[in-house]
Amino acid sequence: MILELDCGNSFIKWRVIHTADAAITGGGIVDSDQALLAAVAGLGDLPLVGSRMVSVRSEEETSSLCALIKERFGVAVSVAQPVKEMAGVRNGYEDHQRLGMDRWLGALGAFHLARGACLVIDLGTAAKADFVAADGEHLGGYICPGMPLMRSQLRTHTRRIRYDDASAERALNSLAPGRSTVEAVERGCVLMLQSFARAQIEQAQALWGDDFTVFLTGGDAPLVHVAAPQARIVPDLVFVGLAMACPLS
Ligand SMILES: Nc1ncnc2c1ncn2[C@@H]1O[C@H](COP(=O)(O)OP(=O)(O)OP(=O)(O)O)[C@@H](O)[C@H]1O
Ligand SMILES: CC(C)(CO)[C@@H](O)C(=O)NCCC(=O)O
Ligand SMILES: [K+]
Repeated sequence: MILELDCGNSFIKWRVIHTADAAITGGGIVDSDQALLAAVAGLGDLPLVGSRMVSVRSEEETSSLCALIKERFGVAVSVAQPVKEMAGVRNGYEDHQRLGMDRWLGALGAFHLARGACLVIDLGTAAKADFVAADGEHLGGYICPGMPLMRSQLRTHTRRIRYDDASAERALNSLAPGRSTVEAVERGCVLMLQSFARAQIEQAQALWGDDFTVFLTGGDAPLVHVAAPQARIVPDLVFVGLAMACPLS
């Protein structure tokens, strides 16, 4: 079995897959290294043969988590590294090492699944979009604040915007103009995300006509699906790219 880890800015997504057929045995989302160790240990004694990781965290945080995993589960962790080209995709950044590894792996995974031009919209702590042309050229992309960052900026920099998580969730049962602070903020931020997605799709249409595939991923993908009904929601897109970048066998 293989332990797979996607270390984002706010959360660690993890899963355990069978080595032979990649069938998923367990997985989840946690908010700290310790919670990760506890969650994986909760699956019992696993015959792990290896582990692979993508991280957008600092070198120090990443290597300290690798050391914890080695110590606790006895497997070395293969960490995906930036490259200029892989699996037919060419990194479009001037300095390929600067492109976030979650974006790069999402682009690899998408191009592999689409076998043609594709647009990846990943809605996490940050919202990002990446364009890969039919010949595998990564054209670059966009980075904006995602839902958690938009919300927390409003809460932090205003005095009268305050509400709890439960009412935030309730506020999203509709996108009609808000009649309370929580509705106004939550719905406003969702509309921002949807407009971001629509703008990316318009741009892809200008480049490629109708000949491209849209992928939606990241924790807040479901919030924008109505704005991109043609999109494929692939929650584990980064893991698809991770398996390509770090084959373990
Ligand atoms: N089970 C869940 N646990 C945590 N967040 C969730 C969950 N389901 C949906 N979300 C939403 O997903 C968002 C976080 O997305 P994601 O996990 O993709 O972020 P991240 O990987 O930490 O960020 P980034 O990819 O920008 O580094 C939050 O806004 C949260 O509302
Ligand atoms: C944009 C984030 C924070 C999204 O997780 C990540 O991809 C990252 O740290 N990227 C480095 C900067 C860049 O991609 O240009
Ligand atoms: K991520």
